[in-house]
Amino acid sequence: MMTIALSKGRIFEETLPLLAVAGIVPAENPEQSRKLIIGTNRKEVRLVIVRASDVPTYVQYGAADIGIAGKDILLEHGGVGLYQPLDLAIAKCRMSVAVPEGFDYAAAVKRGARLRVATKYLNTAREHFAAKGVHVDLIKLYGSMELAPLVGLADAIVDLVSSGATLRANHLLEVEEIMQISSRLVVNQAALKMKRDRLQPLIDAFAGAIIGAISGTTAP
Ligand SMILES: Nc1ncnc2c1ncn2[C@@H]1O[C@H](COP(=O)(O)OP(=O)(O)OP(=O)(O)O)[C@@H](O)[C@H]1O
Ligand SMILES: O=P(O)(O)OC[C@H]1O[C@H](OP(=O)(O)OP(=O)(O)O)[C@H](O)[C@@H]1O
Repeated sequence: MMTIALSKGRIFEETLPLLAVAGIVPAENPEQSRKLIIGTNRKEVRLVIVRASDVPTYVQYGAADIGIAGKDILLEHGGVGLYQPLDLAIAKCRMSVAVPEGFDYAAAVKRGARLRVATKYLNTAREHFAAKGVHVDLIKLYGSMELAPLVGLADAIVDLVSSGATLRANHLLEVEEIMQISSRLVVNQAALKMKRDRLQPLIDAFAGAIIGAISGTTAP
């Protein structure tokens, strides 16, 4: 049996074309099913549906052989026990610092102010501000970071931005890009040794799908 850990939503949707290139078609869509283990057209391949933040943990401990997780999530997890052979170039966005309109972030940094920053991404935020020499108190949140500055919980946030629509809707401005984000294939290091005959063809098919996508010959 080969077990693939995926989160529902954008990762699942954007992984479907890659799975198709590998000849794998899920039996159900997790959006329409409450099932957490989903079979596929190949009896030896199954999907487990977990929170995006939990994908690296399932793969690290071998509960899944392989999974797909955002760079944002992998940096927080630390990558222990994971082999990361491929950047899949899906679920692309960026991680940025944002502040309320009217807050002069550059001036606050220049005068050495201590900033309260709300984020789900403590490790990445800590490293970013340490490298810039900005003093911060980090406040851990699990979602809807955009709310924090609006109600006085924080001066700034570190969050993911794609179209910028969420920031605009909440009168926030992106003031600093920390890094570009995309999702990666993660493989349990022990499973790669024990099940290489089954895992390598899947890794190769995903790699081919990315090259095909870049050259315009294959989905996605
Ligand atoms: N607006 C976006 N556009 C493109 N990619 C995104 C966007 N937001 C998040 N991502 C990427 O997709 C991944 C999965 O996002 P998703 O919203 O499904 O999970 P989440 O809600 O962030 O995580 P969890 O459910 O564990 O709290 C993120 O880890 C990130 O890499
Ligand atoms: O720049 P935009 O295109 O508006 O995208 C940015 C939003 O996308 C993500 O949230 P998501 O839609 O995944 O919601 P959730 O993670 O809070 O469930 C992220 O946390 C931002 O809030």
